[in-house]
Amino acid sequence: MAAVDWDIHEEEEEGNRYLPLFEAKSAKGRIAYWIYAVSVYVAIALVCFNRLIHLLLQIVTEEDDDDKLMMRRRWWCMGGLLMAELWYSFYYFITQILRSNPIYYSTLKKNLCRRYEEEKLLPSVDIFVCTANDQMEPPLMVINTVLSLMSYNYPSNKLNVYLSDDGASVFMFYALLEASRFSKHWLPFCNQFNIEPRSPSAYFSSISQPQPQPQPPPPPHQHPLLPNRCLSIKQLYEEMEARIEESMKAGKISEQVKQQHVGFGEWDVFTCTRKDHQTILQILIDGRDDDAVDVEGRPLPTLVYMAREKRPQYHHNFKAGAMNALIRVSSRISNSPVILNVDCDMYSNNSESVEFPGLNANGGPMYIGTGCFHRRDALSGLKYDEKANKIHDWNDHQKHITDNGTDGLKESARMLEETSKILASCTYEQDTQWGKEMGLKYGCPVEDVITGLSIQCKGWRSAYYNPKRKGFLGVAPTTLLQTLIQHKRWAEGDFQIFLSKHCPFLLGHRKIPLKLQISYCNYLLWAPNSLATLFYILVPSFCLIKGISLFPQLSSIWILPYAYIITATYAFSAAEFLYSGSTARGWLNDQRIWLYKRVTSYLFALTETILKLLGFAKSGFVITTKVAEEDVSYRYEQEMMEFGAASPMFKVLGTTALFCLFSLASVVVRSIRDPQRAILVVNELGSQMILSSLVVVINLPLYNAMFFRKDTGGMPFSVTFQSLVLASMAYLLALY
Ligand SMILES: O=c1ccn([C@@H]2O[C@H](COP(=O)(O)OP(=O)(O)O[C@H]3O[C@H](CO)[C@@H](O)[C@H](O)[C@H]3O)[C@@H](O)[C@H]2O)c(=O)[nH]1
Ligand SMILES: [Mn+2]
Repeated sequence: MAAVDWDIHEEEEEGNRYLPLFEAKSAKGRIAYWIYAVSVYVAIALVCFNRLIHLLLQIVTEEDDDDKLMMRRRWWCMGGLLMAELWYSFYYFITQILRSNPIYYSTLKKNLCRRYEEEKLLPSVDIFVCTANDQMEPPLMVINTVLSLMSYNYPSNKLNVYLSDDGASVFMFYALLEASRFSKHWLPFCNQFNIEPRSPSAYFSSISQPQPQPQPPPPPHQHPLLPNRCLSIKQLYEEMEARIEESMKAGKISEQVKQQHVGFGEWDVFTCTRKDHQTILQILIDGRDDDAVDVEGRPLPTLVYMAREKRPQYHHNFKAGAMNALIRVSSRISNSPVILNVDCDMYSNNSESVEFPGLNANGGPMYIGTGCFHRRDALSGLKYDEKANKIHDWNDHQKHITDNGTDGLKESARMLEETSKILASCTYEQDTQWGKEMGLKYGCPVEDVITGLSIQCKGWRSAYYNPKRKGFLGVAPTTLLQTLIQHKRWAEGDFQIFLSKHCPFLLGHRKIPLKLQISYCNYLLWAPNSLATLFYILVPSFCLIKGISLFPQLSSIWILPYAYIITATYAFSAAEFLYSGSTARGWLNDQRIWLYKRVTSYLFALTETILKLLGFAKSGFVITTKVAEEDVSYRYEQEMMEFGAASPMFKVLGTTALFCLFSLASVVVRSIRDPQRAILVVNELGSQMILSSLVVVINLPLYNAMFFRKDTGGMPFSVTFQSLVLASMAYLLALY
């Protein structure tokens, strides 16, 4: 989330209509935080100052010939370290701007009820779920997300859920069809018993958690019918689950099932493959239809399946392309003024959070692609216009839809499908502003961030709302490699934005506050961070082998700022981590991943961005797997790192880790051999040895994975071997 620092006020007019819908509060303990931040800054300044003095002094002192080469090397290494230190102090400054004044929002639901006394005045919401691959994103997970969204505690006839399937998978379609039927039971169940969360699988696993006591009495507020109804609905769910899994296992949809819906016919077309197919658009539940009701006769939300047209000769622009097709198709079908966008793994965990569409809120958090509410106008690329946005009737938007039918007759769902399909075709966007000025932007691996920035530059504001009961829960990568690849995509996209004309300082100049422009850079500059970190790790190790000292002696007072920075920042981050409910081991792993990301993801992102700029590489989007093998999940639960893949990223990690180990070992061995000089060496090179030891400690699981682990999560032999060869070569090179 980016910093939010604008004034918050909302007019009170026309009695209840403009009562505020939310409150904003600044975080507590600001002063203590600032004391900490400034003290670290002073220490960083001292470090840089000390280094600068050293560099200058060395220029004026003459050395004899023997030492000359050594001293020259030392000077250059020190100069590099100074650059890295300056970079980090700059980056630290950006981070402090970002963290300068966190604001927490809370919603005032009572006012919402008063403002919209009549339900029919509430805005309707279009919910977009994106999926792209039925193997990495299992249909069952996707429909759980869909069901959780359909069962929001909001008038059902005001909800429209769209699933975009870039994988054009018949199994996904089948699962959604099953979900549409199951929702007739699930929605009334959620309503009657007011359960949370409303993703069936998350709910069932939450109630089947082993109870601490043998037979706990039911909570007093629990409905007496709940246990029975729960059993029967769980059975329904499990039957559905079995049917879906069976069909996936069989690899085809049975004839009997195919007869249940005309939509299956779309997959019978000869050329229908994942990358080459016509638009498939099926309205599975038509909210306008009086017969679309649940088992208790209440209306159901509209539910639509869409696989936009794909042809090999047209670039599909990944998720941004899918979102833009959804924006257009939904404008024809429901045209709600508010849009909620979630990834297919992000189920709604809080059925009330839909009541806060972040409408008039302010500030600057970024659009992060999932769990974000938008005004349709903002997402479509319109500028914010105060007059036009004093909304008095949210339902104005939809008037043209109801007027669509000829002679006031409602268009049938089939007709609507046919007329909307064209909006999702490959050619629709040709010679239009879609992907540029309209909708989500194309050509960037983080379409969300770049789109969000341009929305803010058009005068819209955003707010971050983090209720006690989390609004959405999703699947984070469970293996190290997936995390690294995901971060590479993000770092690459972010840095690409920084280097483009969408750089916040250019695009945002005079449009968004300077503070917000700077805050964006905290993310956009991830990639170049890699250079400073790599330098700081490799060069001191290299000099350790050579016996060149780069830091103040251990007995010098100048060592104190270094010691302070390390202890203060580590203590702060550990405290922050533990406070947010994680374990110490989790924190340690996080420090490791911090380093690994910088040495691999960011480095790869940096190189790829440069290659792309030079025209040697193209944008891609590697989807994150949302499923894990059983043993992988088990190791994840145990907080064990997962290596088990022959990735170039691991070779880089392995090589740097081994190189640091070799260099540390070499000084230790040298000191043991020559005990008389040992004290001298330790005083001279002590801080460097501490730095190397830190790196070695951080890398312990890596050595373990390379040489000791026997399970499939260990490092593949080929990676270990190549890293050994490379690190030894580097070591020998440093020696001579
Ligand atoms: O061609 C594609 C590729 C991806 N997706 C969907 O995009 C979403 C995000 O993909 P995922 O692999 O889960 O990536 P993450 O890194 O977890 O996603 C984050 O980062 C992305 C930008 O890099 C944003 O698009 C996402 O919304 C944001 O949650 C998923 O629902 C995918 O199904 C598509 O619809 N079409
Ligand atoms: Mn994801």
